[in-house]
Amino acid sequence: MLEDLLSRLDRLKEFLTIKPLYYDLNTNEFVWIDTRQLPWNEVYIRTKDYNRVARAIKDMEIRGAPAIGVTAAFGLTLAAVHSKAKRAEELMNEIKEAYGVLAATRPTAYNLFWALDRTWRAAQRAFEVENDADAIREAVLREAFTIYVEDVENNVNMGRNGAKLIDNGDRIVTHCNTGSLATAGFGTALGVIRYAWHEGKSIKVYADETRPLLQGARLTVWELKKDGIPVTLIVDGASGLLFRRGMADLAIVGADRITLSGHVANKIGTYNLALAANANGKEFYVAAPTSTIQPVVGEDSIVIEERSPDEVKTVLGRLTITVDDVEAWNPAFDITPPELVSGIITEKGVARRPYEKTLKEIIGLTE
Ligand SMILES: CSC[C@H]1O[C@H](OP(=O)(O)O)[C@H](O)[C@@H]1O
Repeated sequence: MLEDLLSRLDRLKEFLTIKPLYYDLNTNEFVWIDTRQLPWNEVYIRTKDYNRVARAIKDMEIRGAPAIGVTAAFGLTLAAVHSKAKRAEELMNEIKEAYGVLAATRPTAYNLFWALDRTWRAAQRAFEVENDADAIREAVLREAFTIYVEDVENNVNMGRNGAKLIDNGDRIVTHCNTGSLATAGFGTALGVIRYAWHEGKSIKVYADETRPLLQGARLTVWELKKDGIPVTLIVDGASGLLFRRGMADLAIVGADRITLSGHVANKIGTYNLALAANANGKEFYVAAPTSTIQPVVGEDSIVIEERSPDEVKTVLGRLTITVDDVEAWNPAFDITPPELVSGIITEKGVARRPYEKTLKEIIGLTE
């Protein structure tokens, strides 16, 4: 049933140096690396319970927009495959319940809703055509596995498209983690950097530590060191000086949601990095699969997740760094306006301003 997808995945294995998550077809379990324990411990967790998958997204064991989407699709798969329902309608009700649980995990990454909708539609098609519970189970598994394989394929194509924008000797600033650990494998912005490196371009990376959860210090540095790519860790506030002193040539970041007008939601601190790059005449690129693009204009549809103030008041919950009774505000994302975005790198090509025209062309939305 999945032989074609397994063969496509096998052709990608050179790019899957880090396998952050996967579906175990022998045990019908979903398996993932707990990114909260990196870089100290590489711990894989496996489950048959979609509620456990939802908790992994909410608690950021699994994080990164494309990874969240793929994970949610496999969450629906677990609900379908392990359901005891015999009647198709009963099974559809159980899948719908799982959809609601997974959709409520985190509000910003568009990939989550895109993947849930796509997988739900596959279940609906099987329900309407075959009205058979096992056919629905097979359809859901196949759709989730397709989303998984496509994500890796898209990342490699995005890497190829974006690497054309990188010159030999470039010094690249990046924010948060956009590598294998944020996707089904290879990465988005880090995939572009990986691809340029493997093409033989001599580059170096400045990785923003990315307060408060330090995805840059913990995950991006760990990934780049594993690949042997030169990386220097900086605090988030250092990128302005880096650009002003001429020590960096461009910035490449990921995205959690992009609208057709080119408004980009990404990890908090991204807007500041965009301002620093633009203020010093340097390019600021965003790399994301088209599954991150929400087909609406403007920024009103973008919900910025606000997480616990404790994440700001501590270092990873271990060391309190401020006065106990101080208020803290912890938006997990910010929004970069299109006028600061030099280009949006996708698996289908690089979109330039005016984004409402070029992004519609890239996602196949005709006027
Ligand atoms: C490949 S996009 C990853 C994207 O997701 C991150 O957010 P989080 O770690 O909270 O899931 C960050 O915004 C990255 O750019």
